[in-house]
Amino acid sequence: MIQIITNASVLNEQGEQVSKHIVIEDGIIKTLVEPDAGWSAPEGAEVTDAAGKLVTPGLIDMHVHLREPGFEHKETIETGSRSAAKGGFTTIACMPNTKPVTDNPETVQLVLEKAREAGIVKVLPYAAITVRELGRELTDFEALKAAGAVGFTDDGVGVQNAKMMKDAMRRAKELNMPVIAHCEENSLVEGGSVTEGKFAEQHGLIGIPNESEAIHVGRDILLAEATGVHYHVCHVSTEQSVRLIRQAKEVGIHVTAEVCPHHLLLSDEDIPGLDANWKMNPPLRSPRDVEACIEGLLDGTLDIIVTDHAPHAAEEKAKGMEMAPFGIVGFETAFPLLYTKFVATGKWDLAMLVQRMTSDPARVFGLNTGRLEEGAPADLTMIDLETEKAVNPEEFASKGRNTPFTGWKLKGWPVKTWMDGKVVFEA
Ligand SMILES: NC(=O)N[C@@H](CC(=O)O)C(=O)O
Ligand SMILES: [Zn+2]
Ligand SMILES: [Zn+2]
Repeated sequence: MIQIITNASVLNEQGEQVSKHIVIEDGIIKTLVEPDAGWSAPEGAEVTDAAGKLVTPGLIDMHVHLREPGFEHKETIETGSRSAAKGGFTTIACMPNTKPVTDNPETVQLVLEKAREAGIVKVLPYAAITVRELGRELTDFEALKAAGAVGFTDDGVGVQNAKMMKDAMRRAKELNMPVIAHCEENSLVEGGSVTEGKFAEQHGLIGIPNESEAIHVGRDILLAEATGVHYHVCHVSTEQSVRLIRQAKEVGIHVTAEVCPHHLLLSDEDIPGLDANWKMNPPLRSPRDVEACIEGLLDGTLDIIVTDHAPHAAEEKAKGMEMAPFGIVGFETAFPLLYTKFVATGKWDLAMLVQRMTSDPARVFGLNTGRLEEGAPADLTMIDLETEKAVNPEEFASKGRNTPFTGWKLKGWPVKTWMDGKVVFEA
């Protein structure tokens, strides 16, 4: 079947917006045609007029929680996939902190099977580093890779033991697989629900210090140097972590890193009160940390943007700042937030934002997508850069409503998403 997206505004190699017709055949981008070349759509083609809209490669999110199996009241692979497609994502990598933990080949296969059944976005499962993410015993990396896992991580908790992490990196290196780390030193965070700092002091809460994250980043960088593994740092939130990653890259250690929209947009000074929709791990840090993360993203120290989409039920989030689980949803607000606050304000290039959500994750993880060119899979997102709309969690496709961005007036809403040429979302 032939599909054509006409008059799409696409970013060229110089990062300028140029108008193209995108011709798709059997799920692959066949050609990009100049609109003024006296060209007309072949008969029977399915045409989408994209005049006035940006079309980008489908967005890629390498850090998400789909909650299935085990926590289907928070999200399922289907609802999470739908939420992703609505946010413009076509490829997502899901974390293994499910029930059971994705520490066995059967669960990897189950996730892949459910994702295929849903048929909405490409779901790449991560597998756990340690059995049940308990940090005691390594999982069977070889079997997990054979089942389809794309990397190893104990996201949700840090691997506390350095020897365990080093052994994991050695094995991952042998299999040419990345190790993805949630960096958190437990002995420094006990009882904390927000960052150490002003907000914690004002409300008498135990604070989570910056070094609880950066100590693991520093340790793991040294272990990555020793083992030669591809080491990827999850949800960087502190100035210290950015500094350590920058230095590691300078000396040629294979380290990459991700940052979330909320850590680029919010500090602990923005938290309005004891509302657990502002509680996530790592916590919102100081304005100085936010600045360091932005700088890190701009100079490439932080390679990619991820959402860490972490849906929780309303009853769970209603337990208050200290008792509620960590995490906020992310798919359906990520692009509009970053576009509105950084691109529309003239601070960032549109091309940089799009790269950090498409071609950069594809490069870092070796994925065959994330590019809008002949021969690439037709994973595409059409975005309305003009219409302003307030964030309304009631409209989310996700089961999760846990966002701190309710009511924010944003532009840059995805309006249509294609995965392998199939329309998977349309506003
Ligand atoms: N980020 C979060 O606040 N929560 C995540 C776990 C994690 O990403 O560490 C979750 O699973 O809910
Ligand atoms: Zn984490
Ligand atoms: Zn996570």
